[in-house]
Amino acid sequence: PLQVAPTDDRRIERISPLISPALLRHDLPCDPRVAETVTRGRAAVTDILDGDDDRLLVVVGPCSVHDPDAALDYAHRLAARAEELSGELCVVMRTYFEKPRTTVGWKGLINDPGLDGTFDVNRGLRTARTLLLDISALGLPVGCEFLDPITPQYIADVVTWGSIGARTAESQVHRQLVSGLSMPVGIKNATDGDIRAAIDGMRAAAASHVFMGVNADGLAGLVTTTGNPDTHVILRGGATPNYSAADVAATADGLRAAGLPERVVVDASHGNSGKDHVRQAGVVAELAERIATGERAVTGLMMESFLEAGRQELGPDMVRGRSVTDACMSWGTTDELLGTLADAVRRGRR
Ligand SMILES: C[C@@H](OP(=O)(O)O)C(=O)O
Ligand SMILES: [Mn+2]
Repeated sequence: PLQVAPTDDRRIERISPLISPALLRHDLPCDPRVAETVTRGRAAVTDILDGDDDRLLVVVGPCSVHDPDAALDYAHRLAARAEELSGELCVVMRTYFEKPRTTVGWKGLINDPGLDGTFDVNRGLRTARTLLLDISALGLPVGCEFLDPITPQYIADVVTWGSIGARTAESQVHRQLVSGLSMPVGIKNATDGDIRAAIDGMRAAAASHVFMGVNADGLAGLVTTTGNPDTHVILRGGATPNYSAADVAATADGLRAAGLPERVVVDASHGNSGKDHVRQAGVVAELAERIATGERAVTGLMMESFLEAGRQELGPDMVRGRSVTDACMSWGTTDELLGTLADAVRRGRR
């Protein structure tokens, strides 16, 4: 005879208590100083994307945050440099807490803050929000990739610029999410280099959507969004790089054909440099030269950068300030390239 057992939760081991967004935000509020940084940063990014501000958007920082102290150390250096170059560059620090893995691996500081498979997400959320508040309090805007659809409820009020990664650019869940986010959002092209995913993503995200989510108390809720027009493409390469002047022009053509603003941010890392931090510096230098000689479609750059160059595996004897995911340029190299980019903006203005 057929054994009829319960049909639900056949592969759920357990569901554990999780802090609610309201409680975390009550414990770690967004104070006026932080709110001012976020508001000013979001307006600046939107003005740059709309062509009302001729500065260059530069989203720069580690591929992932695994050590909040080292990330804050980096933020102090970047905040000072960003202030010096604020006439030419609008700098946003990459503070990525959620890592999309091609298969399996460490998924970021929110999912596993102990870097040890203990998955203390309550601690991860608290650590991530604390770091976002501390960096923003320096006057330095922050940017995150959004991956898990309920993460924004915990941190988005402190985020100036968001991104949707190459692996989720085609996901309806993520396009719906963007349509309700309060900040400008960049959408990466697909991992094979297809820019259609990003352009269609912008169009989907610009529309109003109704979908199931969770409210501030963590209860299921029906979310209705207004649509987010503050989006842009991020060219991050694919099987081959896609940052050439021809690629940028083709992307601008695709945007224009879709009735979208022709604004492109180039990610100098990932598929555009083969995740090689030395090649990444070369990509940035080439883009700076093109910006200096009048290429207008490139309104921003993304660079993966940390204190120490390269990458390392997670483990007991890690070097402080070195990425545990994609290879990053060192702070020294980044500091120089920020100066090069500011010079390029000045030259492009003449
Ligand atoms: C996740 C990665 O981006 P992509 O989605 O382009 O691989 C990154 O920005 O670190
Ligand atoms: Mn990366």
